Amino acid sequence: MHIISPGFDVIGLALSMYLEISVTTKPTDTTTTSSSNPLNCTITYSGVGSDSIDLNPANNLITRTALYVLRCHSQRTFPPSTHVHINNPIPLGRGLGSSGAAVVGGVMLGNICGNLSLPKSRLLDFALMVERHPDNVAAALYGGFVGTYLNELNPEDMARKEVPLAEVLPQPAGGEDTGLMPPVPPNDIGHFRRFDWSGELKAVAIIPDFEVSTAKAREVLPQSYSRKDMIFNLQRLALLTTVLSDSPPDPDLIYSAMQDKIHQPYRAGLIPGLTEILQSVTPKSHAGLCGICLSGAGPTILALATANFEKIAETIIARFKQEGIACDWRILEPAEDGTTVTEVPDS
Ligand SMILES: Nc1ncnc2c1ncn2[C@@H]1O[C@H](COP(=O)(O)OP(=O)(O)O)[C@@H](O)[C@H]1O
Ligand SMILES: N[C@@H](CCOP(=O)(O)O)C(=O)O
Repeated sequence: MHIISPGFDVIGLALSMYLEISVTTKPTDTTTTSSSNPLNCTITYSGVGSDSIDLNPANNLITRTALYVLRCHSQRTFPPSTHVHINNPIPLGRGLGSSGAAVVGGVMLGNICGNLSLPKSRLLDFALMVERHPDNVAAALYGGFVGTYLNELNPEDMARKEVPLAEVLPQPAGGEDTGLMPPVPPNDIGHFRRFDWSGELKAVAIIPDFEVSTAKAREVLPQSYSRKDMIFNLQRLALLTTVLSDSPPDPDLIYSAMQDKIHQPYRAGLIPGLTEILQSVTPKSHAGLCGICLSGAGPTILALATANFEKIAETIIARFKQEGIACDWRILEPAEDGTTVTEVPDS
């Protein structure tokens, strides 16, 4: 997925990179016993970041989120002999929403393993308890280009705006079950609407080979903003939600509606070359370019364009190279379907 400035924490775009989770409850490993595997779950993983993803189901973000959903429904473990295979092509810590996708995948996994039949609207509540960025999770769950908001929180919930997983799913070291009931999400925490997306616009993602953790990229943001900067963003955001559906797209209008003053300038210190890239790659310098922004919390750059995708990517890659940073790049399209479930009958 990802986010389009100036819609920080508000608008999200699901893009065509798909986290796949396969689950079977058939015995796949005869050496797995309930005593060595108290959560009844084994994980295998393929894709990016396989050296860093924790395959202990008590720690892995996907299975831990699934356990949160299960425990809120009085199911302490996965069904016997659950095997979860994760195939993840979404680079980690690059602002492409790997954690949002993992959390949404986790709530769906809990829904299926527990036979809970929760609707997506309720799964959104659970996902927002773990990752409180509605732009990310609503786009991953529902697909497409979405606008979102969270309910106003009471003072107690406000104090825990970034709800750590440890609080949502209490768990001592070692993963043994405390028997504690985690906090069940209130109903309808988040709200969203889908906007139309111009058929001509594609997203060129330029992905630097270093990570910026979302938590770190939020720590550098100020606690409050000037009225001038807030009005600057709100004025552009109001137009942006509509101009991205125009056919044909208007490059100058999109480019100016994608300017931001509330997150990108502050994150520039974490991403060498960011300010210059955002200022120098324009519809005038690159025909076909319509807009450019940080993807999520970065460091990925997202260029929205109708043509010249390779040329645009080459320019940005060359600028990062001057900073000693190598990049990968992809042409992505909106993913309209959101999270889907396919049942494969026993063979
Ligand atoms: N498929 C996955 N399985 C397990 N954990 C994941 C997965 N994808 C992401 N994560 C966790 O999320 C972290 C990245 O989250 P974050 O810093 O928010 O960056 P991003 O911009 O990629 O969402 C990873 O380091 C990992 O701990
Ligand atoms: N709106 C959030 C989005 C974070 O997304 P991620 O993919 O970087 O985790 C923000 O900009 O902090």
